[in-house]
Amino acid sequence: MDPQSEVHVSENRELDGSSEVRNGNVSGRIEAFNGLAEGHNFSGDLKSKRVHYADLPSFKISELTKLGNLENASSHSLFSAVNRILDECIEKSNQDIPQRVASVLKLVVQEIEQRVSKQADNMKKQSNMYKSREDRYHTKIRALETLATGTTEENKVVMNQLQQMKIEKTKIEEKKKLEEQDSIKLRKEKAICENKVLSLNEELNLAKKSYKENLFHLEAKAEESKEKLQKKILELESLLTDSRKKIKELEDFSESKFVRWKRKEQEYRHFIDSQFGSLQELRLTSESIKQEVSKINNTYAEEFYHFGLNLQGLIDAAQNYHSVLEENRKLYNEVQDLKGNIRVYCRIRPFLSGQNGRQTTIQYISDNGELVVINPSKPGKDSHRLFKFNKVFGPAATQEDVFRDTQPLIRSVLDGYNVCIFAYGQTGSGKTYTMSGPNASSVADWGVNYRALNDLFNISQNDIAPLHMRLGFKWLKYIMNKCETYSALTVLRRDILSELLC
Ligand SMILES: Nc1ncnc2c1ncn2[C@@H]1O[C@H](COP(=O)(O)OP(=O)(O)OP(=O)(O)O)[C@@H](O)[C@H]1O
Repeated sequence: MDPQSEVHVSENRELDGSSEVRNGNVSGRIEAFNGLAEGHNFSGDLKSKRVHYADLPSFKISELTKLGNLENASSHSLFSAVNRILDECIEKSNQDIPQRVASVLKLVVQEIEQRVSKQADNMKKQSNMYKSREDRYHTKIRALETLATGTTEENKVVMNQLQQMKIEKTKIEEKKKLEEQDSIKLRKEKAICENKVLSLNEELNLAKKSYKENLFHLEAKAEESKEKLQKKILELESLLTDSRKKIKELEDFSESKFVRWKRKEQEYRHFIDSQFGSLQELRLTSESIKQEVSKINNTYAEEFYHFGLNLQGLIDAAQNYHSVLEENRKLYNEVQDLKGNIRVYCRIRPFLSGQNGRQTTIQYISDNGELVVINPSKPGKDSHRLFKFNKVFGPAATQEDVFRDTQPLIRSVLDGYNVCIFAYGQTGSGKTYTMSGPNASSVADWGVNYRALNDLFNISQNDIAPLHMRLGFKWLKYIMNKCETYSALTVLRRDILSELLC
């Protein structure tokens, strides 16, 4: 095999189906294209292959130089022609390349360039084609992959279905077993039922027999009763005729009664009408009475309202009164405190009936409680002595005067204070006279004790009549004993007094 045919074979393998493939031209094209594609210098290639292509005869070169033959020449022959021309120029040692050779070289180079460019275009097209084919193959591969995945999923689904089918099959088999057991049971029950049916049929036959016998007896009885009923019907018919006669009589009687009732009804109607008229009158009068009552009620309500207002005023006044009274009491006790809790009074007894000729030692009694006493037996200043009291009662002072001054202290018992009044003095100076009085039965002669208790009870009872007039003197005495009143001493204890006063 020559080198050209070898190149031809390899060309056919690489460019499958290419329209550019021609016998005898392929090797030169490919080499030229390869040289361009790999970026080698074209002139360098020519030098390296000069020996190889220097086998073209000179007459062939002249043929090639004719226009139109370059296109039909192979690349190999073109390269050898160029080499030949160059070798001839070197052999002739002629530095200047003739015009004819230069034009031939130019044409050869142009042709080679055109071929190379065509080759490049073809290669581009083929590479595009390959790319498109590659893309198609890729898409096909993907489709196949998806198909493969789809088939695996389907396989899984089918396997699952198969599993379920197997499970269902086992279930159905179990059911079948159960049904077979049931059918065996049912067969047994059927046999039992058939036995029962047979026994029931026997019973039914017996019952039929007894029923027939009973029916026969009943028919006989029915005939008997029929005869009896016919007899009874005859009796009832006779009774019916009798009753019809009676009804007629009753109808006559009721008609006469109806007439009488009608008359009475008319009379009652007249009576009811008259009663209704009087009822109407009564209603009218009751209406007027109601109106009057409502008027009276209204006036009563108004009066009651005013009364309530007045009462409220009175309640307010009473409350105010009590508050004022309370305030007064407080003030009163404060005044008593200011005056002093211990008070000393002096009372001068007048001469008794048997002491008329005697000389008094009292020289002066002032209103502010000063008392001057003379003692003529003592000389100088010692003959006059000044005494000071809360108050000095002269010989003319009455029981009432003495009590009036002690009364405020006594009244403070009612506000919770303990009070003690006592008389001090020599025998016969008048202590009993002042505290109790010469005669208890005489109100004017009452001493401080009686007067104090009487005053306290009067206040506590809040009554106009004095206590001794209501309770009597004996009762007053009893109270006085309870209150520890002595001839010259009165102890007014608030606990005892509060008990007694209640
Ligand atoms: N103010 C007076 N006015 C008139 N008579 C009085 C007065 N005070 C005392 N008498 C009379 O003086 C007398 C002596 O009085 P009284 O008995 O009261 O004294 P007394 O202090 O109680 O004596 P004694 O300590 O002995 O009991 C009595 O007869 C009494 O009536």
